[in-house]
Amino acid sequence: MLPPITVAIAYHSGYGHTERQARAAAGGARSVPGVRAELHDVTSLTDELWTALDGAEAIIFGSPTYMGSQSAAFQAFAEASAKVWADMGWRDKLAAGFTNSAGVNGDKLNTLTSMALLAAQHGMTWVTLGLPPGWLYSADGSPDDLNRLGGFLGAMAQSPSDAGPDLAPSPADLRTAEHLGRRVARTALRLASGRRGLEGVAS
Ligand SMILES: Cc1cc2nc3c(=O)[nH]c(=O)nc-3n(C[C@H](O)[C@H](O)[C@H](O)COP(=O)(O)O)c2cc1C
Repeated sequence: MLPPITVAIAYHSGYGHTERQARAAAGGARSVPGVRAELHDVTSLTDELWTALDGAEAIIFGSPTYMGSQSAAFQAFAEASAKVWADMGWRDKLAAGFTNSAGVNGDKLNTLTSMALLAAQHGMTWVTLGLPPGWLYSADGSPDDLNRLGGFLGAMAQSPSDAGPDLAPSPADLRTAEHLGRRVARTALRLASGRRGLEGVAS
């Protein structure tokens, strides 16, 4: 039996909507036996944050889309991670991402692309969403479909600009984030088991 592995969710949320997505992703990760999920608000760049991320098997990045990209607070975290990058501290960890914004499109893809590039710079392995597009992709689609916003790189969510975080993102978008958390957790577990197996063969 493997000791539990950790999936960390490193996120920023200005007004609470992206935080709901983060909590959904954590719930998905936690639903996989043998996986712990940790939520880390990256607004505070503390030693505890870097230590926790260092100990995680996978890091899921989360940010609202502001002015077509990651929020300034998330970007500050990304830039501060250059210290970890200098030692390739996150190399071979898994990474994934989610974002939320007011527009149905809202240029969310640019935010996910920035997160994937951040992961690539760190030498991490990016986990995609792994779902077919829902809703408008087919004539009989529904706004309740999983992956209703049709992303591939990560989980997307939409929150009307005048709806509070108690009302948005929609249940479908939260289930999509939950799916991403579960998928990352399962992939991380497979990777950790394989590594332990190889260590057993080598010893
Ligand atoms: C400074 C700022 C810039 C924004 N830029 C965008 C944008 O480019 N595209 C979009 O669809 N929504 C944009 N929005 C709306 C937010 O993405 C939306 O309100 C989101 O739910 C906020 O998430 P949060 O509560 O986690 O901060 C912007 C909001 C702010 C405050």
